[in-house]
Amino acid sequence: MNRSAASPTSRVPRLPGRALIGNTWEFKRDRLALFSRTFAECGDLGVYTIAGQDLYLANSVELVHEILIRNGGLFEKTDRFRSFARPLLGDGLLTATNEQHKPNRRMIQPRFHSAAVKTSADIAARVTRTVADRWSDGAVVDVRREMVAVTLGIVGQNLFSRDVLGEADELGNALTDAIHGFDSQASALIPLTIEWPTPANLRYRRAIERLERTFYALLAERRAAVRRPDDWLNLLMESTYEDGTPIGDRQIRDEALNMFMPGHETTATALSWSFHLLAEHPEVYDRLLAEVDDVLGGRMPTLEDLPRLPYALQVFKETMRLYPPVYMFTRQATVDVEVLGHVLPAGAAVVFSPYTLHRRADYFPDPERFDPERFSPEREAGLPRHAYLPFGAGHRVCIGNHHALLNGHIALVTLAQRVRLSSVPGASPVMEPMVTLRPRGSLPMRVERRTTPAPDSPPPARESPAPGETPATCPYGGGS
Ligand code: HEM
Repeated sequence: MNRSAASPTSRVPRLPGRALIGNTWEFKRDRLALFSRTFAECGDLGVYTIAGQDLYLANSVELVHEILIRNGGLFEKTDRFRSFARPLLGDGLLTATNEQHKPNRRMIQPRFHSAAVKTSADIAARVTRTVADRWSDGAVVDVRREMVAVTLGIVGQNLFSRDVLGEADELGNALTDAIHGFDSQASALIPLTIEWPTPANLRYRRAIERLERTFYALLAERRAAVRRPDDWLNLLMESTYEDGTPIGDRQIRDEALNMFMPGHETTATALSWSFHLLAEHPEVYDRLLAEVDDVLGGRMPTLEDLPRLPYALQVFKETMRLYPPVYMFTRQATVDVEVLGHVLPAGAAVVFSPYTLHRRADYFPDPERFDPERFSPEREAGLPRHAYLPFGAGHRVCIGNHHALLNGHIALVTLAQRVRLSSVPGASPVMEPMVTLRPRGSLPMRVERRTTPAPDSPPPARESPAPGETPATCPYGGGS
């Protein structure tokens, strides 16, 4: 326990619930409303109960600091999260215990952050253009599905240098099946672990087996290749621990899937909501289009253009404030921990909800209003530290945060340059908080093609920087 025996502690306020089931039904019906009610009725730290388990909702910048940063080592990912995620994600960064996590993050992070950012920007622009060029003027497209195609295409190229969307791509097909299994496990209120022989579990197990066969075959192919592509898989294959031990095949598999899984669904969700919000706020949309036309004309965006497209990034960030793709994440106390005058008992599950935190009026005045000006450089600098939490915080902060901003920024401007999307009457999207905060079902939007941009030269072949040449740096900062 990290407190002195004499320190005063007070009881954590409890949200009223129903006899026996507590707040289970409310969570199932509308978990976002449950979080908001917990904050409204209990304050910064409140307890609700799901299926007999107490969950502590921590909803202040002070609690983010205390739990995720100052006492981060005393909290692990929850048993529940690890039990449904480990069959697919193994002991990769997302699922690892703190002890496993430390050497692995140290090994991967420095190489990952300096990974060819320029090439990533070119990939993002090229993949987005390919998807948008399939849309004809006047057509209605499912923006949610199309954004998944964009981000799957981007992560497939960054990680494996492959078109995982190609119908014949065995790896892409195996990944897609495994993702479905993962989604249904993650969304179950009371999950049955993968050992239970339910039809869904059997399908999930078969999908994982197929994925592993395909993945290890790809790894063997890579090892045998004379010249390997300079992608994230290669970066993982060349990783070594601080004592010089090379990374093992199983760890490569785990870390690659840990980049693939969160690497596309989240960004696709943020992009989908961005276009919904833009369509609902024509004045913001007009300003974005003016910026894009002014800076790019008909040219494809490059990494160097991004600092001159600040408003687009503000739109993307403000979208993730209102619709944070990871709307909740959890931790479990390993010992009794005192935080700000309360004791979180060993085993307690703590919930952080960026959705609820981002709606605190004292951090973001008039919080329901979509206002990209909140992220102008001056106003962003004035935000309380950790009030904006789309990527988490502390030693388990998202390792892909800069890539996510880069991909989102590039995809947004590439699409804005080519099309204007408008809402379809009667098709108002509803939030569906599953693994991510996605729009329920489809997100139909009408396409109006804009100018025909000048033909672009083909993107450069993937290559490492020449000896002595510094790789282009990420415009969103140097480290997490
Ligand atoms: C808009 C896009 C994204 C959002 C909102 C997002 C959000 C998050 C959040 C909130 C966490 C922390 C979870 C926790 O503390 O329990 C996380 C972790 C992680 N994310 Fe992302 N993510 C995004 C994109 C990406 C991308 C593109 C990658 C690809 C590399 C990625 C890879 C990871 C990994 C590996 C972790 C675990 C990090 C660790 O524990 O060391 N994410 N992400």
